[in-house]
Order: sequence, then C-alpha cells, then structure tokens
Amino acid sequence: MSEQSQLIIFDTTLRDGEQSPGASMTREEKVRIARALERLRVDVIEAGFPAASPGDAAAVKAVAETVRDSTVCGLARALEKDIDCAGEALAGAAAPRIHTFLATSPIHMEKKLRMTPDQVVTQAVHAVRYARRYTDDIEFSPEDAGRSELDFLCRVIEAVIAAGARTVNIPDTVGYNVPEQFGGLIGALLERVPNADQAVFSVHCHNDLGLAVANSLAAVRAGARQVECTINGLGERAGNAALEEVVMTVRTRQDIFHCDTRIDTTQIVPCSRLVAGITGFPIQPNKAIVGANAFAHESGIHQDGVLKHRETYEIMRAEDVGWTKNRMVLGKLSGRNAFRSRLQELGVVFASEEELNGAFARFKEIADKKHEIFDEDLLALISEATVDAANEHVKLVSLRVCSETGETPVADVVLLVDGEERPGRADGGGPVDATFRAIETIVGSGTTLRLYSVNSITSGTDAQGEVTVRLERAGRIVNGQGADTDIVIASAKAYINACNRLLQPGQRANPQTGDV
Ligand SMILES: CC(=O)SCCNC(=O)CCNC(=O)[C@H](O)C(C)(C)COP(=O)(O)OP(=O)(O)OC[C@H]1O[C@@H](n2cnc3c(N)ncnc32)[C@H](O)[C@@H]1OP(=O)(O)O
Ligand SMILES: CC(C)C(=O)C(=O)O
Ligand SMILES: [Mg+2]
Repeated sequence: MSEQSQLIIFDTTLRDGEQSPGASMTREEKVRIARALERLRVDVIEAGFPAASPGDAAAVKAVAETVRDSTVCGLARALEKDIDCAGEALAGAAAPRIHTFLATSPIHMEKKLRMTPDQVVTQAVHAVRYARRYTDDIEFSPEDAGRSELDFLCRVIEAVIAAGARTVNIPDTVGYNVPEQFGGLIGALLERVPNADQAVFSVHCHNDLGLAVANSLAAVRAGARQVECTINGLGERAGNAALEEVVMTVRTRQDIFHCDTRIDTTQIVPCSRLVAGITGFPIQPNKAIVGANAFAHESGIHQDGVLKHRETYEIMRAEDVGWTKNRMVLGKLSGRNAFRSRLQELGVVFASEEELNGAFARFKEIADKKHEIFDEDLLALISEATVDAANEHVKLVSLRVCSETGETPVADVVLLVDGEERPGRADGGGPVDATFRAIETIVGSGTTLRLYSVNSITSGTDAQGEVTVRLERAGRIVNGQGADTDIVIASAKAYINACNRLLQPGQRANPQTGDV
C-alpha cells in the first residue's frame, strides 16, 4: 500500500472513549485494551491524557512501555505543564506522539478560553514547538474546528505546521457538521493552507447527530489521511466515529474510497467484546459489524437467498470481522490447551500461567452448570477472572434469596471482607433489591445505583446472565460487572465488583469519569 493510499487509523478508545461517563478504566484495563488494539494493527493508540491525574499518567506510561507495533499518543492542553506530563509518560514508547490542542471557534475562544484569536495562534505555536523537545511526532488539533471560521482556521493550521506539527487533526468536537459540509471543510483546508502538503490531515468526529462515521468518510473522500475513531463508537456524549464501521466501509467500498487500512479485521469482534466487557457498555444487537444480529438472518426469503448464494444478502463475510464458526465445542470435559487456544483465537493472550489457571478454574465452574460454553461466555469469564483480581477487598462467599408469590423477598449474604467473613440480611422490592441491600448492610458504601442492566450472554435457559451496575458516590461513577447462570448471583457479583472499584481511590485512570 502506498503512503497516499493508506488510511491511518488513530484509535482514541482509551482517551476520548474513556470520557464517556462511567467508562473509566484502570491502568491494567487500559493495557489489556492497548494489547488488543496492537493486535488489531491500529496505527496510533491514544492512551490517555497524562495531565488529568497521576493514575492516567501511569496508565499512559504502562501502555507506552507495553506496545511496540503502534505509535502511542498522549493528549495535552497547549500548556507546558501538560506537555511535560505527556512527554514523561511517553518516554518508554517505541514511537511516541504528543497530541496538543487549543480551541479555535469564536464561542470557545471567547467564552471558555477567554483568549483573543492572536493569543490562540501564539499559544498553539508555542505548544507545538515546546512539544518537539520530547518527540518529532506532534499532532495539533484546533478544537471545535467544525464551528471555527475558515480564514482563522487556515491561519492557525499554517502556523502550527510551520512550527513542526506533522499531523493536523480537524475535530467536529460537538458533532454539528453534516457530511457534505465537513468534506467541503477538509477540501478547502487542503487547498487553502499553503503548507498543507507538509502534514497529514486527520479528522475526529463526534456522533451528536449520528453522523460521526458519515462525516469521517466524507472527509476521507475529500483527502483526509487519518481518521480518529473508537471501538464500538465509545466516546464523549454520543461518542466518536466507530472504528469498525470506518474500517469496514473503506475495505468494502474501495471503488469509492480508493484507500485501505492496515487493520487485521479478524480482530474487530474480539476487540469490541473486550471493550464492552471492560467498560460495561453493552453492544446493541443491531449495531453494524459487531452487533449480535449483524450477520444473522431470520426471515425465510433472506435465509433462502443466503443458502443459495451468500452475497445475495451479505456484503461482508462474518469471519472477516472476527465472527467465528465451526469452532471446537468447549464444555466441562475440555482441557487447558483447547481453552487457551480458543481464547487465543478470540484475541485473549494470558500474561502468565497463573492468569490462565485462574480463568480455567472459573471456566470449569461454569462448565459444570452449563452444557456448552460459547465465546461470549469465555470473554465474560475472562473479564471477571482477570480484572481487579489483585484488588478484591470484598468477595462473595454465599448468597441465599427467598422469593415467593405474595411475600417480600429476603436475601442472606455472606461476604469475605479483607479476609473476615461477615453476614448480612435484608428484604427488598425484589430479589435483586434485597441482595443489594443485604450487601450494603455489610459494606455500607453509601452509593446510589445509577444503572442496572442484565444481558443474556448466550441463548437458552442455561445461558449466563451478564449484569452491569453503575454506582455513584459524591460525583464518582464506577461500573461493576458480574456473570453467572443465576442472574441474582450475577447481580451480587456486579455490585461487589463496583464496590471494590470504589474502595480503591488511586486505581482509576481518569478522575473525570471515574474515581478520584
Ligand atoms: C474536546 C476534548 O475532548 S478535550 C479533552 C477533555 N478531557 C478532559 O478534560 C479530561 C481531563 N481533564 C482534567 O482532568 C482536568 O480538566 C484538567 C486536569 C485537564 C484541568 O483541571 P483544572 O486545572 O482543574 O481546570 P478545569 O478543568 O477546571 O478548567 C480547564 C482549564 O483549562 C483551560 N483550557 C481548556 N482547554 C485548553 C487548552 N487546550 N489549552 C490550554 N488551556 C485550556 C480552560 O480555559 C480552563 O482554564 P481556567 O482554569 O484558567 O479557566
Ligand atoms: C481533543 C480533541 C481532538 C477532541 O477530542 C475533540 O475536539 O473532540
Ligand atoms: Mg473528542
């Protein structure tokens, strides 16, 4: 692929994705996702905003020291102190990039930054020059470019390129643009900025009007060579452009886009599952590419067509994006090798034998309760077995719930709290409510339940239920997940998982979206 025909994929799941309220990740979770992104072969991984907190700086550092085949990027305001934080966090990266930004729209300059346009140009140029002490790979974003005045935008961009920015990223920060307009903006910038040929033009679109992917693709048609996107379209407010949709559109419609990416598309579904599991943002069944129904056919005429000739109703092959078929059936008689190999195919690589053994023990427990273990079950148990295992202060020992018609449900729970067994009992509006109250009699977290969702991981009455709870305490939001064939037990595990996260103040990477 020539440089011109390669579309650079810049993944910001770990930075903008983490800005979704409730999607905050620990350092270990960021490293796991970064490894999956590296296997996906994304060109650039934006790992976080190091100046945001010591936790996020540590997470960016850990990602920088782990990833070898992708560029690792850190975001920084156009301030020396933010750039220093990013530069230090990225010191161990094989290929570090500093991404600095400053808003250029009249509303942001006047009302938020309280700066004049001249001051903005000066500060943007200074930030780019200053960042070059750490790396030559500097990206600059004129924030809210989608609502900026074209002449001023051209002026800022020309100045930052002259100062050494190698990538200029045009964000539609508030998702206000429509495709024709946004493509037109990119075309105009490429034509009017005199030194445009000395930088890669990139786009970063938000989905407030559901147009993030369409706007990004319109920009590619107009000459943008990098797209910033996130797995499952995660991101601030309504999210960012979904990586899987951008990548599969350019791959499927090369007749239109005349470019391609380096992405190993078979890693898309495993990566999507991993991000959904860690963040607790489930994937809607009808989501393009990665939704459970994306390649499912139920109506007779479609089934008939697909059986006769697949392309009658399918424009992509499910296996090309990582959906697997004809796989080995895993059950209670399966061994460690089949387990490890199936997980490898799903993109999960164990860091140690100990991690493998923990997950395998949990697999056997589920296999005793369930006839067939599906990929989704495996991914759920991996999230459970590896996430925060070292930091579990509270563990579920036993749970008994009495629920009968006309009676108030009562839950008896025993928890292991820092090594000591403690019982709790409560009644409630339903079995789950009683269980949560019983847990609260022991942990006394004083939180408010903000979200409770149950998903059946696979079909059938012996399917595992995957529960996500979101708890809030004094402005801090955390997610917890739990999976079990019994949904009340899954709910208890999810609640306890969230409590464990609340109990570790220093753990979360991003204080804006999670713990302090
Ligand atoms: C469009 C985007 O996605 S931008 C990225 C958004 N992500 C985040 O904000 C997450 C991380 N943020 C944080 O942790 C915090 O906001 C911090 C650490 C960056 C700053 O915290 P604080 O110092 O307490 O400032 P606070 O958040 O209250 O306000 C932001 C300040 O940065 C200024 N600012 C905003 N953008 C920029 C910029 N690109 N360059 C320089 N200054 C900026 C604001 O004008 C404001 O300045 P003021 O305090 O003089 O009014
Ligand atoms: C920091 C920038 C690129 C951003 O996230 C936005 O403008 O949406
Ligand atoms: Mg953004």
